[in-house]
Amino acid sequence: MNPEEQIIQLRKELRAHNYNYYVLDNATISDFDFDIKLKELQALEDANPAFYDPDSPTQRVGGEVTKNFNTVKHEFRMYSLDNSYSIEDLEDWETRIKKIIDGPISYTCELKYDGASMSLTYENGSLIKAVTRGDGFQGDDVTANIRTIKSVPLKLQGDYPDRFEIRGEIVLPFEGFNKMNEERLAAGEELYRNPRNTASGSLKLQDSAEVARRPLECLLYSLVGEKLPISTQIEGLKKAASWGFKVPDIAEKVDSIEEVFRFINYWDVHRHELPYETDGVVVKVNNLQQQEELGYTAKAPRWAMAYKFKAEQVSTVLEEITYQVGRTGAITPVANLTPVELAGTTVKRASLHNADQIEKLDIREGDTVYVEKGGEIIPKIIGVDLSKRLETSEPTKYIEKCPECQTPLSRTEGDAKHYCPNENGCPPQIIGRIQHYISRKAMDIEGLGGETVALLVQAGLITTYADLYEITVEDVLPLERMAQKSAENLVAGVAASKNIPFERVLFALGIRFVGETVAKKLARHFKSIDALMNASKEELESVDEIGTRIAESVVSFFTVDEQIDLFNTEISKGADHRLIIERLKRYGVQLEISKEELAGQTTTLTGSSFVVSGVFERVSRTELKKLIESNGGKVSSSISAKTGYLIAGDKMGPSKRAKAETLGVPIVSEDEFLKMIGQ
Ligand SMILES: NC(=O)c1ccc[n+]([C@@H]2O[C@H](COP(=O)([O-])OP(=O)(O)OC[C@H]3O[C@@H](n4cnc5c(N)ncnc54)[C@H](O)[C@@H]3O)[C@@H](O)[C@H]2O)c1
Ligand SMILES: [Zn+2]
Repeated sequence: MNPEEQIIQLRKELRAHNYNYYVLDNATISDFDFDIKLKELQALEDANPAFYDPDSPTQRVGGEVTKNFNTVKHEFRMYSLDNSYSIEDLEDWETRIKKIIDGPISYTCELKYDGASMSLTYENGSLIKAVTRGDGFQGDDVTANIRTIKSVPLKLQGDYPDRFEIRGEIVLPFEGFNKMNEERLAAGEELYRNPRNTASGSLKLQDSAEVARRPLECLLYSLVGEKLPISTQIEGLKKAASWGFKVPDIAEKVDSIEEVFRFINYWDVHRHELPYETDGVVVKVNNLQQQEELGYTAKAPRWAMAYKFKAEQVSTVLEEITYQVGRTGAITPVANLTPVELAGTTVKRASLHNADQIEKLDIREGDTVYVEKGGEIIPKIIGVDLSKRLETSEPTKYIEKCPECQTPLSRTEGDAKHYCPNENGCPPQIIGRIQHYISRKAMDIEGLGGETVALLVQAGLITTYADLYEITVEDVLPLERMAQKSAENLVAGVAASKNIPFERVLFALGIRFVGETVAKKLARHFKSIDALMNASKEELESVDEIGTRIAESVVSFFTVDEQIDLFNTEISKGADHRLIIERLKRYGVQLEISKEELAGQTTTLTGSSFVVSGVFERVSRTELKKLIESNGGKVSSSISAKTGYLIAGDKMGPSKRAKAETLGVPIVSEDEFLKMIGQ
């Protein structure tokens, strides 16, 4: 290929990657490889200036504007950052800027938060606009979505300028990300890949109520505007914090590039202790005057440089692809790898997600593959080392039959996954459903574990969770490793589950898309299983925050015939869930909200939000939170200007108190709170 062809080819390739990454939120190569290709293109373009093109990926910020939101032009352009991967790159950068700037240079070192860039505009202390970076010149107006993020102040405090923009990153902390995935796992849905994708995808949701449910955060890092009352970057960060923005206090001002290296080395190790994902360090010239002198290249400031931490990545052999059947019948292909050390753990398996993913990367058994562990919990395969592909290699043929019960698999349009439709005859589905039923967050049955459930099913003692209530000590004694005492515990544990409140029973039933939170909502609204079973799709949809997908799933769960149609097959007759419910009722399982709970439900606290902190005497923290919710209040985890009250217990952190005081949030004691709700 001649240079021109090479340039054209690389541009095409990089455009496709940009599209996958920014628009589809589904990258197919690692950031590292992407950056190498980009640098390669840059070098070719530099050497062949005749082929300059203002639309080249080297000249443009990669994001795009979508059609789903209003397009807004940025008053001040939103740039990207230049990347560096080594100390030498940073030294080169210093040399370059020292040629332009006379006199000493100080830097700020900040972490590079891995999320979605955002520009917020404030006028007279109020948030008026939130726009994504888009292509840097214009972005999507996502104000309604951003307003739901608790760490975005809607009203500022202190000596803020009349009008300014502030830029930051919308991130999804690991804790929230993992929780979302637990719920998806419980609801039998495909897991989110990593916090960055999920954060950026969340901003593009049409329903801001759904965005509100996601535990997003906004971390701010720079002020933009005319005549701002600051002269350095670090001052800007401090000011922004004082106006009420969430600015991580990790940023440091340093006076030499050596100190920058110290900062980098420290955080390369300690970043794993942070609550959110970071992918590097951003070094900025601290003095704004000097920044102005340095100016910008086609897509990034000259006064800043990102140092990217090495993504932890290794190559190993994919020995075999196996297929797992989940409790909803969803098939997950799994890569079984030659064990390899990665980011401090031994990796033996990686998820391959679905058939499309295997096809896209052309992953085959026997291939040498690259495995990466980023923010996600499950390591992923990011590519194949084609130079090591065996001559005997053949493309992967995705299975057509369930590996557990040989039923032909089905796949509904628009769903990436294959399913085994044999709901009532496929062992892992039967076992999985019962394991979900007894799990800690569902019926929390003590004395009964997942393995025992499998044994009980295999022994033919149970086929549905309702059968649990009929097993006796004598039934289970013959099982492997089952002593008298454990048999008694098992039966007692099952009996005790009859006291588990309705909302958790509803979650335990395993209705697709009905996770913990949704179950709670439905239980509160319908108050009994009978009301829920008889609700129409429209009635369900009218419930706050219940969408079509959930409504349809609930209706079909309780409709016997439709289940047959759902998978277009004769094999599944669909368990008669109504029959199972009748049995559960007979055994005494809670299928409506208890009288006490109904009685305790008031609207006294409707419209107020509470933060609970410290240790309490009369009631536990969990009980306190329950009391708040059953009286119509909301519980939130961090204090903002919107917080109604801070309930302070013993040993509350001084920073929480200080924050409440500066924001003017009333602080109440446990007793005072209990008085509020008349106890
Ligand atoms: N794998 C792929 O297919 C693919 C495709 C396109 C892009 N990418 C990756 O994305 C990168 C380009 O993405 P980008 O343009 O969003 O740039 P970037 O992620 O490399 O860095 C720029 C962004 O960093 C963010 N940022 C975080 N913390 C910051 C701080 N403290 N100060 C200033 N900014 C901060 C800002 O949002 C800024 O826009 C590439 O280098 C590549 O690694 C990968
Ligand atoms: Zn099956």
